[in-house]
Amino acid sequence: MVMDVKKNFHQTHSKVAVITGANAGIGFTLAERLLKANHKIRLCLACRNYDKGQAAAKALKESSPDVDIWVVLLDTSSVESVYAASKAIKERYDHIDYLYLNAGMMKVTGVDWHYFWKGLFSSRVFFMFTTGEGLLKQEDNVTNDGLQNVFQTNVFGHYVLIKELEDVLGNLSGKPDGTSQLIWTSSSASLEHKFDIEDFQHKKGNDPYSSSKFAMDVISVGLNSRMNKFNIFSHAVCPGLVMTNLTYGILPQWFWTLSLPLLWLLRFFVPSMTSTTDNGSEALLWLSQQNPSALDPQSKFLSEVSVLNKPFVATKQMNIDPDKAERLMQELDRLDLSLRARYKK
Ligand SMILES: NC(=O)C1=CN([C@@H]2O[C@H](COP(=O)(O)OP(=O)(O)OC[C@H]3O[C@@H](n4cnc5c(N)ncnc54)[C@H](OP(=O)(O)O)[C@@H]3O)[C@@H](O)[C@H]2O)C=CC1
Ligand SMILES: CC(C)CCC[C@@H](C)[C@H]1CC[C@H]2C3=C(CC[C@]12C)[C@@]1(C)CCC(=O)[C@@H](C)[C@@H]1CC3
Repeated sequence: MVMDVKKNFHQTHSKVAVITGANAGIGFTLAERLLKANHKIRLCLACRNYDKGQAAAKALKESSPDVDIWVVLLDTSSVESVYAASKAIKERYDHIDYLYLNAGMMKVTGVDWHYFWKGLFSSRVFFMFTTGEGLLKQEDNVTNDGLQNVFQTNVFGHYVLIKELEDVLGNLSGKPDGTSQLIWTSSSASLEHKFDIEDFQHKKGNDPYSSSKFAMDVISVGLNSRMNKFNIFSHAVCPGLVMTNLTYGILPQWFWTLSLPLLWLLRFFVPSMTSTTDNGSEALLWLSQQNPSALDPQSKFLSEVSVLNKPFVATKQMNIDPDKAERLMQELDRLDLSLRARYKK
């Protein structure tokens, strides 16, 4: 009897997920949940601090000792680090199924409490709790590459990473039916009016975080136009307001803990009050279980939560002009080329 041993790529291949900023917060919980959903998945934790990455890998292995977890050093605020990490990733994997572009930061120097109290009793109260607009005083600095830190960390480092990993993505990996998903941890703080294509690094503005998150959404749409033909699909997610080191950098942990009952009450009106990393990672996990070619490239996926703390995924149309997206990507391509020339890459 002749057995048909010819199986397609999807039947034989263990899925590979690369997660940036995987040592803490939403990225770490996502790693835990991906493993729980598929114990055969191969995980790459791309972290800027090797010890923190190893500690995360150790914690993940405690519940699943036989899993394939690997830590790679990646600092998205340095292009040289992105080049080195991409090289190491390509040496280890010949195809990536899920590339989670999750690492992110914001530097908050204060909260505008006057604006908060005024907003609390106005019609913009729900918008204020969803986006945080106008409440946070932020600062930014310039990286060693000469770019705005928030822009480079949240957006450009990830853009360069995608370009560097192109030949292990989709059918560009040489697997005719290989598919890849690029999944951005964006935010409901992504606000179009905070973004200016003439100042895409946000050198002049006072809300680098919102600008960076909107740039992410624009790029995600642009990547779909450029890359869907190679079975590479990009989607953006809003995790909601989640208690992590990012929020503890805004107000101390004890304050958030005391505010939890209020945040839970707010869920009656604002389902983005996800609070926990489990709830916040819902849409990120959900996307990994979808057929990406069936998803609308203009949809944003929101982790939301019911009053009874049950997470669910909602969608929102972004209506981003693909020409505008292409224009931004061309700007980033130029910046990328100039840095490659500087580092002789
Ligand atoms: N928390 C929230 O309410 C929301 C968060 N988000 C987004 O979710 C994502 C994850 O954040 P969250 O889990 O909340 O916060 P955390 O601070 O817990 O996690 C952020 C992760 O990103 C890493 N990181 C920061 N800068 C860099 C860098 N230059 N290179 C590589 N890694 C870096 C951090 O590493 P290290 O531990 O070394 O600092 C950490 O692993 C971010 O993109 C954030 O903007 C979006 C909406 C709401
Ligand atoms: C709950 C307390 C009694 C009052 C807290 C007031 C503000 C500090 C928060 C209200 C809405 C929050 C918010 C964010 C930060 C903290 C607040 C401004 C984010 C901007 C954090 C990062 C994100 O990506 C957004 C989705 C958050 C939106 C809401």
